[in-house]
Amino acid sequence: MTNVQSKVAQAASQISTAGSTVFKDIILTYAKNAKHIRRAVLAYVLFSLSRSIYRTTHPTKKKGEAKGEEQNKTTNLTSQDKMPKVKVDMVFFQRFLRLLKIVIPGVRSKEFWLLCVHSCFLVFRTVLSVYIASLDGRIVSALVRGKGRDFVVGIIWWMTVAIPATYTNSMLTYMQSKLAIQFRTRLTEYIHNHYLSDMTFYAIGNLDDRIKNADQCITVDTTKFCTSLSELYSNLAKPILDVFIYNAQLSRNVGSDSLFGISMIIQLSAVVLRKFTPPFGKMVAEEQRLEGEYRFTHSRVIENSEEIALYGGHEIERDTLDKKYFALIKHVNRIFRMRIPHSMLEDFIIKYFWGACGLVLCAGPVFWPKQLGDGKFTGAAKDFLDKATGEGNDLGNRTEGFVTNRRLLMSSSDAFGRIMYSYKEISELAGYTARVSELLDVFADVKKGHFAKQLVSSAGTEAHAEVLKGRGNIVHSEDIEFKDVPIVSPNGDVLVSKLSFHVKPGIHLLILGPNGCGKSSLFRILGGLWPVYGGTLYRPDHEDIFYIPQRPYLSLGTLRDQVIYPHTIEEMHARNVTDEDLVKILEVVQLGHIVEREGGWDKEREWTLALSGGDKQRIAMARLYYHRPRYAILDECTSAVSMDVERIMYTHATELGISLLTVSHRPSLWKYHNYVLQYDGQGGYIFTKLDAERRLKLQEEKNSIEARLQNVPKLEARLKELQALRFRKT
Ligand SMILES: Nc1ncnc2c1ncn2[C@@H]1O[C@H](COP(=O)(O)OP(=O)(O)OP(=O)(O)O)[C@@H](O)[C@H]1O
Repeated sequence: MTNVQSKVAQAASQISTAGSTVFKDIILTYAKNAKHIRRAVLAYVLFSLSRSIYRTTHPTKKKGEAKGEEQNKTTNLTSQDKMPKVKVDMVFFQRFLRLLKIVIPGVRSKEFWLLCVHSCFLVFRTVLSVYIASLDGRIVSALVRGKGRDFVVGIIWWMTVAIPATYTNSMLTYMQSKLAIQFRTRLTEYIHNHYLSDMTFYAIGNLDDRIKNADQCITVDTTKFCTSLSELYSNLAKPILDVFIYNAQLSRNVGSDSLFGISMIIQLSAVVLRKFTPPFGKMVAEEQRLEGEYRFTHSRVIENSEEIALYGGHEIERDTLDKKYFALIKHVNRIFRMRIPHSMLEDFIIKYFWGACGLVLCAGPVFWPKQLGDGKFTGAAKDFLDKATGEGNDLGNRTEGFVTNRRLLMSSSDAFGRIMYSYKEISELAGYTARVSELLDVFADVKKGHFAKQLVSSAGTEAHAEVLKGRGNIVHSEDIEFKDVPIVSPNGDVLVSKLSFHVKPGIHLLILGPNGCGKSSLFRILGGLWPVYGGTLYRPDHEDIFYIPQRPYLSLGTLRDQVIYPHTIEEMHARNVTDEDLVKILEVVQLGHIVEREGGWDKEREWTLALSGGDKQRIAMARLYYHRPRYAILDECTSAVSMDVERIMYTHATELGISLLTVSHRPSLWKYHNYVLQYDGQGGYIFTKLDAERRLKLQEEKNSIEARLQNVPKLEARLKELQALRFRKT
């Protein structure tokens, strides 16, 4: 066995990790045969490189860390405040693969072909680089030799090569951006499909605590993930390819011993870098979370600008914004500060230390040909040695050899450098991967009805815990019926343990009770927003129930869109409804003039700001008349209109045959209903027929007695005064 053979065999025998045995076998097999020694060295270099990158990005656990992780698993993941585990480990690879399948759905997909074209450009650029290295050598050699013709030919070639080289570089940048946008489109489509189905968008914000700013995740984190992924591909694929090609070239030029030396140096540097690498992945995920919170605070100010302005709350809002902003900036500054020493170390090792090593490597055969045993060099290595030492050649040859190999060495060390730098990008990608994957996990969970939310204290009682464990049935029916259905808030608060009532066409139900007793919650359960924890809920299709809240929702779009929401104009035409019909509907709610006032049906505006509170409620009622559902849920939806308009709104709705389920504290509405569901606020309720007239009379009598009773203490006090006066001496 030669010296090099035994060195490689010795190094390979030290490979002991379970997953590396395949590598070990390959290297040992090659090392046994002197003919394949170069392959053995290359295999070892590759193995060392991949192991270095893996170790750098996957630091070994410190004492006690593993125990801490185990404990984390047992605690409930209830909030994003607890940072998700972000490391480049198996979890990352699993998550990454899942996202990769979404952004590259198959070999027939556009993304796959873009990736192939991109890879072709990468290979082409590396081939060009090798060619340019040798051309460089030839030009300098011609210059040193004083051969003008060779020099001119060299320059012409140089300029010719520049055309495909610059085109390749531009195309690489273009392909990278194109890939990023293509990945983003795929991922966004996937997320939108899941987010806007099965009311996931509602459940994420209201029933589950894990994702605080879904908008930030969907808009910013997905973009960053896709950009980072496409950049990483370019930044990793090219240097890996370069390492293959340059090393093959170098091993021929400088011999296997020297290459073995390089691998040792890389190993050592990787160990040092690993020791001083901060957890960038975790930091990036935290930065995104803080960014999301800051953005969300700004959206709140915009959303509630009127209320804040009227309260004069700008100072306190500014304080909140400042707090969120400085929390973010403090974190970002910390990352910047940590990057200074780390980048210094990285630059020192990768650019300067490796550069110096490369030059020493180049100089080896020149200064110590005998010690390095030039006898064993053959073929290209011998050529290089001859050129380098000048044996049998002139200065021109020596210069050509040096320039070519120096360029190759520089490119090779640059490629190694970029691979080493990319671990930082990988750990940043891990941060984005964690954020996007968590969003998808929560989507999947809430679709299955699994929610993670901080529960209120009352959920601790045994009876309540029992209620929370159960799940009820939902049965399709023409009528609405609750049979022993508990009313439970997302916090786990059981507001009513078993609610039963029945509404069919012709019944108009009034729902009464103190604040917070669960009146609106009933509709959330009926609408499928909150889970049914027990009993049986009979309900018709979604289209048969129409909901009008106190603050009606106005969409982005035309005036027409506001009246027909959530229908489109095509659906409106399919129903044979014209703009004239819509005007008639608006006239019922005394809003016919609005079409002209706002500039026609097709006018687009920010309707939330353009319309008054009463206008909005009237538009919402017009919407109800357009849709003509079987049932309408009216949740304090006439609080901003006059009694006259309210009367018209209610009578028209009943004339259209719509059954009304109303929540209102206004006694003026009682007369439009024939049943009442009254909560007592203590978990009890009654469901009975409503004789509105009698109830109103009783209410009036009660009010007058209460008014008279208010005077009783005053009268009693006066009586006492009078009695005292009677016994006083005059
Ligand atoms: N999205 C939510 N997440 C957690 N708890 C909620 C949510 N929505 C409502 N709750 C809680 O559920 C309870 C019942 O709320 P609900 O809106 O049904 O009250 P209400 O009877 O309609 O009151 P009001 O007359 O004031 O409108 C309240 O304690 C409220 O805090």
